[in-house]
Amino acid sequence: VKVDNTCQYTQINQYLLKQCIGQGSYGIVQLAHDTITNADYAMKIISRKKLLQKGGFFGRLAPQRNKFGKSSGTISHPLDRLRREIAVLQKVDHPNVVKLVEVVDDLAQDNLYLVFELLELGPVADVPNGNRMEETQARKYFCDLLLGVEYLHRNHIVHRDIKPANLLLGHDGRLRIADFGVCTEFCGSEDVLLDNTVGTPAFVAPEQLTGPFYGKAADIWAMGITLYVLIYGVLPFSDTNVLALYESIRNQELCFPGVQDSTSASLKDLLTRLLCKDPNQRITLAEIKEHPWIIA
Ligand SMILES: COc1ccc(C(=O)/C=C\Nc2cc(OC)c(C(=O)O)cc2Cl)cc1
Repeated sequence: VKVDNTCQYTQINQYLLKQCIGQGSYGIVQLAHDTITNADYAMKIISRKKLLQKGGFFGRLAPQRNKFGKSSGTISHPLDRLRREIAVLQKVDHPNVVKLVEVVDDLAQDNLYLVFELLELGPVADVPNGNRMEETQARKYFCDLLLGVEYLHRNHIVHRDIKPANLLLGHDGRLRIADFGVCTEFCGSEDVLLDNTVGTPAFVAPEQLTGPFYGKAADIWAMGITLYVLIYGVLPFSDTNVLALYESIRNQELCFPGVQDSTSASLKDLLTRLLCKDPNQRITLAEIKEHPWIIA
């Protein structure tokens, strides 16, 4: 630890850790300054101890009794999930996906450090902040998201936690998808049938609440919630009570706020198709790429 006259800084190898820039269930992300190259990075700090406590003995190692009474196939150990997350991060390479630069892992230590390229502007719209976004700006971000998700799905990865807080902006305004902490990598088949709900409640697709569901269509639903939030600044389905939230996701009709709603008919059409409650009727990535609002 280095102490200068103002405050204490931690140094990990050549990285001087500065202020916290991200916080979540995963742990924290700090600005990291490379004292050799003078470049800045985002360093995600993962505590193995916390990981074991959170999803460890009580949460994951016991046979998962999911809500359908069946035990879900793979009982994944939290450290296995972490290893898989890192393997996915090391494998992905696309302009619209975060880039992992280095993993600093001192096995003797509790902490594991993931060094990412810094995306200087941070999350695209951290929480529904009431700010509405112009359609042209939202289209730019949504197209970046679309290309990133298409790349992941083509590489047999479903993200499972798409939301504005996980969409980071570089200084060039390009959007990159982050946080593969709950993603699922599937092999061979065209899609993956899942039976456990992970991710963020307000972004969960209706079919996730009633039985086994396909990963790709659930990602597309979350893209719809995300686009709605970027445009309207509020969630389409929300409630402080999570059961009431799930009820509205399943049964409440999609509506567009405000009489002064100046959004285009094509955007409303795309949102309606993204947020179609029946996953078999929901728009696919290929169809999104051809939608009038996208090719406008
Ligand atoms: C205002 O300026 C800001 C600039 C950058 C940030 C920022 O980067 C935040 C989180 N970052 C990340 C989180 C991740 O997961 C949760 C992952 C991952 O695991 O994929 C990667 C990154 Cl980089 C915040 C504010």
